[in-house]
Amino acid sequence: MLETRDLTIRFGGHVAVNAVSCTFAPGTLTAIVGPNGAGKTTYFNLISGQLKPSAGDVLLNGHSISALTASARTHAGLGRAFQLTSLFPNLSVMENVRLALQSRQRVGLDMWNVWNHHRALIERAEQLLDSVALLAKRDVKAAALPHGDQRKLEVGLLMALDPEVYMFDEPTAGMSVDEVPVILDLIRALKARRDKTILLVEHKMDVVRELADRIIVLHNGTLMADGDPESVISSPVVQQAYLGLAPVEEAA
Ligand SMILES: Nc1ncnc2c1ncn2[C@@H]1O[C@H](COP(=O)(O)OP(=O)(O)OP(=O)(O)O)[C@@H](O)[C@H]1O
Repeated sequence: MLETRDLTIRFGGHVAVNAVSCTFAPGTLTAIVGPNGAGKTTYFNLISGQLKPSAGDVLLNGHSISALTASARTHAGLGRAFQLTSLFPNLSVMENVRLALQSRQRVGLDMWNVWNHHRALIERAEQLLDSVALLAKRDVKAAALPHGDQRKLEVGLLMALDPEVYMFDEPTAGMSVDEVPVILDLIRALKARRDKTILLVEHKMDVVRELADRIIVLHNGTLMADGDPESVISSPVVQQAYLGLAPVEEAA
């Protein structure tokens, strides 16, 4: 269970995320939507530890993780797909996935174990690469991949880490039409496992409508709506503020 309590960050006089309190339960996919500049990515950065809040708290399974660094939060079970540039651009696609798999497993020194483990690792890495349609590019340097493939690799690495909480920030942004289904299928399969907490920032409403169990709407940094997809999408305040049908008063 992931929770934010009154999570707030100010940049100078601007409140980018304003006292957002929310819980995210295992087995659910929550889409976070809102207009450009609403605070979605900043909210993600506060949860994953890239930013320190001005006030409020982030809790994982009832314990505050606010004092932890971003990498300590990853170890605690928070997983976020990052831009590949921060990973291992000079290693091959396969090596990147193997490293991600190894980082969550310990290998003993017994040679038989090492060999068995190695073989299992390669098989698992191949499965993962197959699931993100990158098996044919296993030996390509990560940095040499086209943008869409890099995004797929990011998702593959996240799957390799297999965290408790999956955070996707516009996972299909910049992908070609034929690449999008690969990522959506993966998220769909992840959701079908019903044991992971999934957070998805996504602008494409058709994707949100199909995948989300729940939608929260941020507007000017404030939590403006929270509920099941149909009721949130059809609520007048969302129709006005998010879908831009008419001017809206400042969210309370
Ligand atoms: N490091 C920063 N310093 C100053 N202002 C920032 C910083 N990061 C974000 N902001 C501001 O906070 C607000 C929220 O930005 P954020 O990127 O979180 O919005 P978003 O909902 O993710 O938008 P988009 O859909 O366009 O990605 C914006 O007004 C942005 O300019």
